[in-house]
Amino acid sequence: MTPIIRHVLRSLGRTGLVLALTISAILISILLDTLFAKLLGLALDLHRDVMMIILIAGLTTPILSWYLVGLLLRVDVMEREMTQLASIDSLTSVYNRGYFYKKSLTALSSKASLKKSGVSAFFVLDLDDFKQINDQHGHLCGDQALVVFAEVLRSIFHYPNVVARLGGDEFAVLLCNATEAEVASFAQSVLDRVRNAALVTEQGTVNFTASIGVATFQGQGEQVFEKAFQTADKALYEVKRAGRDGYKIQAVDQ
Ligand SMILES: Nc1nc2c(ncn2[C@@H]2O[C@H](COP(=O)(O)OP(=O)(O)OP(=O)(O)O)[C@@H](O)[C@H]2O)c(=O)[nH]1
Repeated sequence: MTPIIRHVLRSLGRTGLVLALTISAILISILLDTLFAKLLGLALDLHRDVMMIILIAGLTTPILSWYLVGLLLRVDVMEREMTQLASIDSLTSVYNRGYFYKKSLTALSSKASLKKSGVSAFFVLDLDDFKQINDQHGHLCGDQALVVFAEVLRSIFHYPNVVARLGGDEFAVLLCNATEAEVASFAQSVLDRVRNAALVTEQGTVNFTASIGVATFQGQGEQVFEKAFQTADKALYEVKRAGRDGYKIQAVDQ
């Protein structure tokens, strides 16, 4: 479905669109009737013709368009569901890896992002000893930890920042137009919120922590983005090596 049709459909709704189509059909019919009468040199009985047109177009258009608009609405819902399935991680409801790249590249090249003077920051976030949570408390508890982690990220990073699950217990965030101090404060907030988020299990509560690697950079494009990913990954590795439950911010060597 084209974006224009989708926009009209969503803004007018079924009743509005049927009404608009019926009025348009009546007006167009009157216009054509007048035009043909003039072209063919026929005497125009406007009153009778208009009554006829209102009767025919006014009856047939709503019935036909009600059905057609209904079909279009169903297609619109299906398209929305398909887009969601293709872009959202089903467990945590944040973006999936593929959509994250696409969305991030768009966010970086947006006018608002290019105009401002701050830096962009690529966060790679990973739960600590997640395998142990799975092994000791079961995979359902592990899943719960992933959902809670995603909720923490979503509550800290709002639109237009992009939050995604890259796979397993690894998540990523693209933060646009932030100061260095804000980047550090966001990272610290994530660590604090995760540390305080206890999972409730039959054996009691389970606490967990996360490690974060952050790459700060300026500019846009796939190459810059790829470099930022590598830098953040390296920083994450260093945090893990240093004992976990921390963050490291590294500027991308540009
Ligand atoms: N419950 C659950 N576990 C998953 C899922 N996807 C991957 N895993 C598990 O996540 C674990 C990932 O562990 P790793 O990241 O390699 O290691 P870790 O134990 O977190 O250790 P560090 O990252 O070094 O702190 C593996 O045991 C996977 O089986 C999932 O969707 N649900």
